[in-house]
Amino acid sequence: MSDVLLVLNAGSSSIKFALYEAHAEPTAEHLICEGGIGSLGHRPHFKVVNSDGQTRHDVYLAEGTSHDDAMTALIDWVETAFPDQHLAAVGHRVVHGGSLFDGPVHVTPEVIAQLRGFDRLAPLHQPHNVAAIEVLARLHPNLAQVACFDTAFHHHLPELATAFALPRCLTEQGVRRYGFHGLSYEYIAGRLPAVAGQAVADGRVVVAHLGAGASMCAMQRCRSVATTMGFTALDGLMMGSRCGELDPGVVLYLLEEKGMAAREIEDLLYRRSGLLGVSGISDDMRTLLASDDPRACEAVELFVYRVARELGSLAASLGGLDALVFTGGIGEHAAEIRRRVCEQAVWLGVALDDEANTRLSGAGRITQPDSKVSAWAIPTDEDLMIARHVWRLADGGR
Ligand SMILES: Nc1ncnc2c1ncn2[C@@H]1O[C@H](COP(=O)(O)OP(=O)(O)O)[C@@H](O)[C@H]1O
Ligand SMILES: CC(=O)OP(=O)(O)O
Ligand SMILES: [Mg+2]
Repeated sequence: MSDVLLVLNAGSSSIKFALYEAHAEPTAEHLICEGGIGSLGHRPHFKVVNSDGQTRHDVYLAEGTSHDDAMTALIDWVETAFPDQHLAAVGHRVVHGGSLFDGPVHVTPEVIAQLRGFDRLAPLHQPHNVAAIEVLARLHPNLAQVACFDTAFHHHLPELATAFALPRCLTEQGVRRYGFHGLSYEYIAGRLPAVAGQAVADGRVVVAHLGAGASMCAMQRCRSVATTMGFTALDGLMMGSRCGELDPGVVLYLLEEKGMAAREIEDLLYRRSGLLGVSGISDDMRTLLASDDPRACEAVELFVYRVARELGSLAASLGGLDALVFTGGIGEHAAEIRRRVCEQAVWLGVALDDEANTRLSGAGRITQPDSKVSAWAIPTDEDLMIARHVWRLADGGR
């Protein structure tokens, strides 16, 4: 019987997963299948595809299926579909680890209690990440669980890059910048030498993770030195439905002058702003790029403007720029967004190769050979990063 590892990324309306062989440190070739249960709360759709893209399982679960029952269905499916394999461990994506965790940890009741303390700091993610851990602990108490954090890659940020200009006592209580999407940045840092060469990996690089959530990270020798997300995953870039950077005076105005409650403001800033709020059409970049509605065009323009401005800020934090990397659903697939960001970065020395950018699929360079600053697109793989962490933690413990 051989071991397999399950990677879980549990959200409010979906549980995404990937299953890896675990006889060696996982690589992309060790992926067995991936998928998830989507539309939880409506008519849950359980779909699994093999690593070659072939559909392996495609069923609808009963309307009203709870998160607990969905998790049971997922684990039961893994055990039934792979009777000769032993589920050795589960690795979870956990968005917020505060300053408590600088790397992955085995889940214990104490860790669960600590993670619950961050629920309000990542309301779209944390409660669902932790609920999945709790359900598995209840249903399969002997199954090893590992928590892997979005914040860990930024754990050693220079203190200056984490500080808000607030009274010291608040900083000491942990009100500071943490940064997120760290599993994605860590994966990209690991790919940089192979894709862009060792000289780039050793240099000053800004990585733009542009997905449903979006952030950017300035790296020096593949370590995070500055990032756009902050105390929560609300700061920085404009996102699908999140506002990104905002004058805190707006929040006070909404509280005092508009009489909004804290939870209403939370809903506004996390779920009704960003591309969705500005366009009034969709939180999905594909939909907006395909639309000729002026509100869709304005939303896209603001998205690009915010990325370009943060790029300048992060380049300043690095004292210059050697390379720019795009990743995440938008960064990997939207050549138009990459083109527009690069056009606004000409002043930094980015000379786009329009044809290479349009043609690119997968990982590669999108700037001209003599561009002072090179730009790249590299598909991210947070699941693989988690599988590796779980394997390393287990292997180290052997
Ligand atoms: N071909 C494409 N062109 C433009 N945008 C795309 C394309 N494919 C995916 N996207 C965008 O990527 C975003 C989702 O990114 P993704 O990284 O998959 O999100 P998540 O954070 O949920 O993992 C959506 O806005 C989607 O429209
Ligand atoms: C931290 C975060 O914003 O994650 P996602 O992009 O998956 O929403
Ligand atoms: Mg993502």
